[in-house]
Amino acid sequence: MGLKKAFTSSLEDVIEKAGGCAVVDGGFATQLERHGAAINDPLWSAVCLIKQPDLIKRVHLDYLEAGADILITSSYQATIPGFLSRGLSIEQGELLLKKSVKLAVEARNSFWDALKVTPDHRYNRALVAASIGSYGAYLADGSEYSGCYGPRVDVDKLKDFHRRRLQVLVEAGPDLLAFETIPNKLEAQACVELLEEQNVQIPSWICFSSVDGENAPSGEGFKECLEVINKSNKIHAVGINCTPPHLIQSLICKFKELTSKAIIVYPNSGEIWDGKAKRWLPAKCFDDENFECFATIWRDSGAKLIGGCCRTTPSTVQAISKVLKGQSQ
Ligand SMILES: C[S+](C)CC[C@H](N)C(=O)O
Ligand SMILES: N[C@@H](CCS)C(=O)O
Ligand SMILES: [Zn+2]
Repeated sequence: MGLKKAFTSSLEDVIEKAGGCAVVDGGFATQLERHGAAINDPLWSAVCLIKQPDLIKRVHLDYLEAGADILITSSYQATIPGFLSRGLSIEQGELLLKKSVKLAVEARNSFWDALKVTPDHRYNRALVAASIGSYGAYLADGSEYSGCYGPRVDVDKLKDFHRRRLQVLVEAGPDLLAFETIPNKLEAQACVELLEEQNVQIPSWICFSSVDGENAPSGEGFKECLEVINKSNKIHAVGINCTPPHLIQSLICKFKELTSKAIIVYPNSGEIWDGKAKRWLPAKCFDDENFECFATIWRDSGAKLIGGCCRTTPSTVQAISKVLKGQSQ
């Protein structure tokens, strides 16, 4: 095992310290945009790794102040092929991936250190989860919400896509790995196989998107999607992200039947991403009050990790934290 870091803490510890249900942060890209970042770009929020790293740290601090127990890094759409197509070298791309973890760790550490002068604070020391967006996120065509990767994409292609980024992110030393917005069974299988192949020791979660509240976006049932995940001891939590809030409760109930792993949910605001126009289409939008009410229901239905995804903000996370921890921070 070697020397244990003074702060080594598992996902399970954080859930326990948070009182049984930990708070994940909220829409990362959304908060970047609220600070003025322009992310209409094939790299989406990851463009700020190149242009505005200080803003990334600011967003992480916003979510820590709001009460997040877990920060998700800025690497959702950061990939080596994506950086190469911007004219950067492999080495520069790898440095940017490492920087995504470093920025979140620095934000977490400085926030935690600053709390030393107020010993009666109610914050937990947050964990940093390195975001690994789906292949569909990299394609930047909205296919993380359709699961349609075409007939030429097989499990080996997906593993090849994910391999180097995974290795670099693991080397950067996050507390967790967050596979996000996975739209089909094939990609879940690729992620699980890679974690085994690389013998990754950092605990992971895998989150699917869903558009109908029943199945993965590909149309595959979650029963078959979860089969491969359930067999892996590298995956510590499984759930749903970037999906409208009104679909979440029944998905939690479904997942409860299908897995004994911790269930994680971090829905979006209910708006729908138009992958072609690259904008959010107004739909039934859920505000912080809805989230406060939903979060209690989701916790009571069995979720152990709750947060927000796209178009949610620090005030959403503050509302979730307040209701789950019975306090105002
Ligand atoms: C989570 S979606 C809104 C991220 C952006 C998408 N992959 C795109 O580039 O169109
Ligand atoms: N972690 C990403 C998820 C996009 S679906 C973000 O919050 O920007
Ligand atoms: Zn999202």
